[in-house]
Amino acid sequence: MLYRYSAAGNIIGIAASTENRPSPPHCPQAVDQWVIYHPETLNLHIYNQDGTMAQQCGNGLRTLGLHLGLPKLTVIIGHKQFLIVKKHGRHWVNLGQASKLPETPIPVPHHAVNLGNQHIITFVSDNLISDFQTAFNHFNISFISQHRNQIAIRTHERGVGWTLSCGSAAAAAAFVCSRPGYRSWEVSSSGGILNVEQHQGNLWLSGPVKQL
Ligand SMILES: N[C@@H](CCC[C@H](N)C(=O)O)C(=O)O
Repeated sequence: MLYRYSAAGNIIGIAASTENRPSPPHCPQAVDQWVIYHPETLNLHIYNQDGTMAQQCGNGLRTLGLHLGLPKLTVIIGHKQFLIVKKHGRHWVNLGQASKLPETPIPVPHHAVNLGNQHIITFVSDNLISDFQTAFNHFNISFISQHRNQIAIRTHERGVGWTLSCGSAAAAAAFVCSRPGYRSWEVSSSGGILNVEQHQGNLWLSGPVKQL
């Protein structure tokens, strides 16, 4: 069985498979990411729309929490474990600690961030997307503006293109905007608002999800 969800506009397909290396399912309706989970081990494989594998997917992980209907679960992608917990009616995923990556040769100011997958966060206008073309295959690229703990974001996702919402990008943007005293952020994209909280250095993500 295939299931489709909108996680603040990020279209997530979910399927179970007991194969060691499952392929993305054939589905007539488009998805941004497939999350394929092993029902016993909760090992996950995540595929982008273009068939490339992703090292993680914040919106996909919290969607899986809702799909399985469990109050608390730990899932595995590669060698990394992710805790997903239900709190106040919503699933939150612990995306772990972000770290800065070395500067890239991109000719405009930006921050490169590792959060399991790789992000570029920049405060320049998204009109400058062509300056980031060399990074399309490796990075999710987010154009942000910030006021206090509110961040507006537009993300060009690796393996997808412009997206309505990207959970790991929201968390990477919060990491870049991190200041003493700010522990929670509202990150708005055209698909909706995601919430990011920082606890003991770990970035937690939540937001709306509905089944399609
Ligand atoms: N939409 C996702 C990110 C999916 C993976 C990304 N495109 C990549 O290849 O790194 C999210 O919600 O985090």
